[in-house]
Parts: sequence; C-alpha cells; structure tokens
Amino acid sequence: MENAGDFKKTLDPANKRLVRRYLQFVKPYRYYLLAIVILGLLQFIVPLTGPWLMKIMIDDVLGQADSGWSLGQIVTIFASLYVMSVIVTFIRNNVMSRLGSRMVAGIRRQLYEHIQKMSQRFYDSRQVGSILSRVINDVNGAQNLVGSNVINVAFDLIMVVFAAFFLFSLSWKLALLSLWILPIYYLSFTNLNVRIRFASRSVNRQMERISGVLVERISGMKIVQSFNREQTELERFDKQSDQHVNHSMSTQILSNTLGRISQTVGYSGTLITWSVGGALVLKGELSIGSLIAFNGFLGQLYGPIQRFAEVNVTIQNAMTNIERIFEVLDIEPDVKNADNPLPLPVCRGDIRFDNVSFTYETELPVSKNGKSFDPDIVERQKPPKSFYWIPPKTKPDPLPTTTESRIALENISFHAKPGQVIALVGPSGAGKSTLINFIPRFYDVDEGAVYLDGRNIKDYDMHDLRKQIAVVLQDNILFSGTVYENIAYGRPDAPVQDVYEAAKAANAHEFISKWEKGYDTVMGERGVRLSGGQKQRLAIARALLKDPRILILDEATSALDAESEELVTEALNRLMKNRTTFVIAHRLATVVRADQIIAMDNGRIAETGTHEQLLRKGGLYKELYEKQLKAMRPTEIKQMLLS
Ligand SMILES: Nc1ncnc2c1ncn2[C@@H]1O[C@H](COP(=O)(O)OP(=O)(O)OP(=O)(O)O)[C@@H](O)[C@H]1O
Repeated sequence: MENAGDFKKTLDPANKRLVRRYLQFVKPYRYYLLAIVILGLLQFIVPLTGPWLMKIMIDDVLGQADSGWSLGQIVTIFASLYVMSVIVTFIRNNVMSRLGSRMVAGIRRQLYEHIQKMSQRFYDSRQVGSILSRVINDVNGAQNLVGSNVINVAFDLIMVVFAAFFLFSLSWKLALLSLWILPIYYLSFTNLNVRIRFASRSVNRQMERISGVLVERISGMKIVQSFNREQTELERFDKQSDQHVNHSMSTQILSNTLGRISQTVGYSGTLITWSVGGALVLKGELSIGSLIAFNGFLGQLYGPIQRFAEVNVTIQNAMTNIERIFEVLDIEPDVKNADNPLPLPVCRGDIRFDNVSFTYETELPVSKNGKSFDPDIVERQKPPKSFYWIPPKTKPDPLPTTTESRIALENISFHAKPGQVIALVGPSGAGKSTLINFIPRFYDVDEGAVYLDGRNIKDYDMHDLRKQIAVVLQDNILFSGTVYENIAYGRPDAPVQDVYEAAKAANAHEFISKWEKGYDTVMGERGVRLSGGQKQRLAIARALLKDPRILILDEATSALDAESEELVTEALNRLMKNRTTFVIAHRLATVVRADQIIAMDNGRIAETGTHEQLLRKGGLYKELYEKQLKAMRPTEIKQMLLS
C-alpha cells in the first residue's frame, strides 16, 4: 500500500488542509455539530459559575457579610446547575456518538466507492488485507476526531481563555506569576507532537502489514496446514505484533512525557498560587474567597491543558488515519471514462487490436540504505532532529520502493469479426490472460489501441461497455448468498423464468433442483461448498443470463471429471453461440473448431489462422497441437472428433 507512487499523488497533507478536508465529511451533519456546540456552551455554565458561587459562599454566606445571599439559595443554584449539566451531557454525548457513527459510515462508503473504481493495476501491488486495513482500521481511527474527548478540546480552549480572563481580573500579579511556566509546556508540545505523529504513522503502517499477511494466510489456511507451517506463521505474526507494540510504545511514551510535563507545569502553577497567594491573604491584600476562586480558575486553565496533552495522542493517531484515507482517495483511477463517453446500448462485437503493447509495472517496497529488507516489518519513521519553535507541518515520509517492469505484450494486432470464436493458445506466461484483460478494460493498453465496432474502446461509456461483456474464468468467484442471487448477479431484476432458463442451458438446473432448498440454497464464502464443475456451470448460467455480445472464457477442464467436463463443455458451446468469443483454450476440441487461432509466445503473436492453416504452416501451433494430442487418451480423441 505504501508505494512512492501513492505518496506522490498525495495532496499536501499539511495539518490545516487535512482538517479542512476532513470537515467535508462532517459537513452533511453540520446540524449535529451545531447542536453539540450549543449543548457544549450550556455545559460551560457549571465550571464557569462554580468558583464565583464558591467565592460568594465563603466570603458572603460563611463569612457572614450581609450580601443578601442565603446558604439555601446557593445550594439550590448549585443543585439546579448539576441537574442541568447531567441532562445536557447525556443528550450531547448521544448526538456526538451519532455524528461519529454516521460520519464514519460516510467515509467508509466513499472509500469503498473509490476503490471500486480502481483498475487491476491498483490491486496488483496491494494485498487484500492492506486495503482492508485502510477501510476498517483507518476509518475507525478517523472517527476519534469527532469523539467526545477531542471535540471537548475546542471547548476547553474557550475555557482556557475565560479562565485566564478571570484569573487576571482577580489578581493580575498572581496570574502572571502562576502562568509564566506555560511556554515550557508550549515548546514541549511543539517538539514532542511531531514525534508522536511520526511514531503514529509507523503504528498504522505496521498494522497494515499485519492485516495483509493475516488475510492472505487465513484465505490460504489449507496450504499453511498441509505444509505444517503453523508455528512459522505464528512466529511471523509475533514478529509483526512485537514491532507494532514497539511503535505503539513509542507513541505512548512520547505522549506520556508530554502529559507529565503538563502535569508538572500545572502543579508548579498551583504551588505558586498557594505560596504567593497565601502570603497576599496573610498581608490582607487578597480575600480567602478570592484565593479559592483563583485556584478554581487556575484548575480550569491547567485542567484543559492537561486533558489536551492526554488526548493529543488520539488526535495525532486520528490525523494519521485521515492522511492514510486521503492517500487512497487521492489516487486517480488510471482506467476511467472519457470526458464525453459514447453510450453503447448494443454492439456488434467487432473487435480489433491495433499494435497493442503492455508492460506490467509493479512497485515493490525496498530497504533504505541497502540494508536487508524484511517485508513484514515497518521501520520506525523518525522526524528530522530539529528544534521546533512552532508546530511543523509534516508529510508522511514515503517508504522507499522500486518499480519492477515486465513487458507482457508487444505489438499485438488482430481482428475478431462479430460472432467469431477466437482461441488463444500458447505456453504458460505467453500473455493470453493479459490480452483479454483489455476488452472489459480491467487495464488500459500502454501503446496501440483496441477498437470495438470501429471506435476506440476508451471512447465508450465503461458501464455500457461492460454490459456487453461476460467473463467466465477458471476459478470463478461466487459470492455468499443464495444460488439464485449468484446467477442473477448481473441482472437482479431478471424474470424468475429467465434465471431458470439460464440455469437449464448451463446444465445447472438439474443439480440445483436436487438440493432441498433448490435455488434458495445459501452458498459459503467463494462458493466453497460446490464442486469445481458445479461452480463452473453456475458461472456459465450467470453469463448466459447477462446475454452478452462478447464473451471471454478461460476454459477449465483440468479440475473436472469426464462427466462434469461433458456437461460444462455442452453448456459452454451453448453460451458461445452467436457471440464474439475469446477463449483461452485448453481443450483441443475448442481450438480445432475456432474461427481464428492466435498462437502466442513470449508476449507476441507467433502465428494466426485456422486449425488447418496453422497445421500446414508447421510452426508453434503444430508443435503445441501434437504435444497435446499425444497427451490425450484415445477415448478423449474420439470424443473430440465426435463433438
Ligand atoms: N499482475 C501482474 N503483474 C506483473 N506481471 C504479471 C501480472 N500478470 C501477469 N504477469 C506477467 O505477464 C506475463 C504474461 O502473463 P499471462 O498471465 O498473461 O500469461 P498466460 O499466457 O495467460 O499464462 P497461463 O497460461 O499460465 O495463464 C507473465 O510473464 C507474467 O509473469
């Protein structure tokens, strides 16, 4: 996730700007915020009036000066204020929770929407867990910025101003004496804060690595178990967790240091107040009530400062989370609609590749200073060793990466006419799967162009284009949900009869009907409870229901037994009828009957033609054909010739 490329695209994440962008998420809920502010102001009444009431009680009521106040009146005012405070706090906390939850849901939605727009390039260089970490962990962290403690910081600041005003109005000399140590706190804050932010970035980056490995290993648990690698995996996890603990401890120690500095500053202020203020009382220059009120306001000045020091780590963490959310939101999808995309209600399915070349570019993390690199671990990011008089603006330090390029296709040109079957053959790694990726625009070509019905494929509205295409892959992903929902995934509002017809044509209806719950049978994650052949046929039914003009098939045969293969083949043949079909062909029967065979080798087209033409040529295709023929059983050859 932490590619230099991503960071390059990051807008200036200086704090002010970050907060401003963050406020855009809060904007739809501004009335909640207004309610929080109004209720917060009401909450102020108790701490602001408390010390004054205390002064009246001590100097006037208990000191028996004749001021007209009775003990009963003072206690009643106190009681009313307390009741109001409890009710207001209850309502305010609820509004604040609602604001936080709503906003987080909004950010998460925006992030998910953005990730859905990304091309395969984005997914190539990222682990699923690492993407999840942004959508789950970072969004959760960002919620803390509207959490009660943090919103209260703003109110605390107002409180500090009021408290300072009252302190100076009670005794400006004492106020100056008690507050002169505040700059020490300020400078500790500016210098420790930047370090907390850096450490916090490392915490989140390490969590992303943990999440990446964890999701990968949990999905591949069968492999972990079958190779007895549980202990090794646990050790890797421990190593990652230990590093996470180290980074977290750094933030905690720094934050704790700031907290204790603010505590010491607060204690010093109180000590000065009692010693100097006490002397003033003894000299008769200050009343006891004023000293107590002064001390009360001093508490209300240092209290927020201390609270801020404690909550600061949460703020810094949340800011880092927000930085990381914007890093993803700022990545422009590289495959997107043209400015004025052409609608494509129907197409003929005429596809032409013109001199297409493509290179995979993968960004890989590397070590700094050529040190040996451990991909599981994020090294601590340290700020420059400087002294800061004002809080510095910092950007996340990009982790070093290197770009690995691999040329996958070079100068590919061919023409597929509407309704033709194009078989792609060639050795492993020749570029067959890469080639078909450009038709639904999973990637865009680097050089050359792909034309559909005579227009560059990039000119069409992507949504319309993808409506015309169905993809059936070897390892078809079915989502959790019912069998019916899976077949109707591309057309959820299709008439029930159409769904059944698609299943029948895909040779799936029979086995579905045998199940107790039929089409309402719920499938597990990735359809794990289905056999390879059943999954394949459901995927074919899903494609058939879509009724696409263009079909992309990666034939699966290896995992199927003879009976399933026959059923799948039959279903595929029905699916291919009257559509332009690109098939990565593994079965000779498909290849032999294809209208055009493209034999690929090492990213280039070695030869094209029909079966007979290519056999006559005696090149790569003939070699592949003979190799496959030799590997076939006589019964298979017979079946192929008959089909
Ligand atoms: N996402 C990717 N990132 C980087 N390189 C890739 C990626 N996908 C494929 N490649 C590389 O591109 C080349 C072509 O791969 P491709 O999957 O298109 O081959 P193929 O002919 O479909 O192979 P097979 O028949 O084994 O599936 C290979 O060298 C492969 O390593």
